[in-house]
Amino acid sequence: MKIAIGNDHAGTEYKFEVIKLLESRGIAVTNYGTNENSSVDYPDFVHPVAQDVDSNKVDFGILICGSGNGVSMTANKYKNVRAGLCWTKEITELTRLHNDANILSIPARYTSLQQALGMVETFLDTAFEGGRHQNRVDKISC
Ligand SMILES: O=C(CO)[C@H](O)[C@H](O)[C@H](O)COP(=O)(O)O
Repeated sequence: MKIAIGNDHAGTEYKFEVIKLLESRGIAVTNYGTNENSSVDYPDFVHPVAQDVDSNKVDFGILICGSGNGVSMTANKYKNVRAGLCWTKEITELTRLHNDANILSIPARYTSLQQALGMVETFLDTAFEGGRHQNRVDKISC
């Protein structure tokens, strides 16, 4: 499995912990940064992740910022991207089960690190349910 990850300065600390988790599961990770705590513009670090997911260069993406909104808004501009903004494991499970999300957006300033890592595991361990949900997912892309 291959995953691309990106974040702004609000997500740097969590990003490094998420990479440790992913690598412990034998997942190949492409880290598009930022790797610093100094202020940056989140779109600069979302676009490469979204492009990789959109082109099927990777299986999934993970994006981290303060609220999760900015990275989600940016990533969802891409036709084949379905970025789910999640703040609990239950919501994360649903965005995979029902929406076939291929990017997990994490609000680092509003979730604990433990929650965030649990969400990553849930995201990776939950398969899309298909069925009635496939018709809906197919209608997302204009
Ligand atoms: O895009 C966002 C807001 O929806 C993210 O939360 C950013 O991390 C946030 O805007 C950064 O804010 P800062 O005051 O520049 O650290």
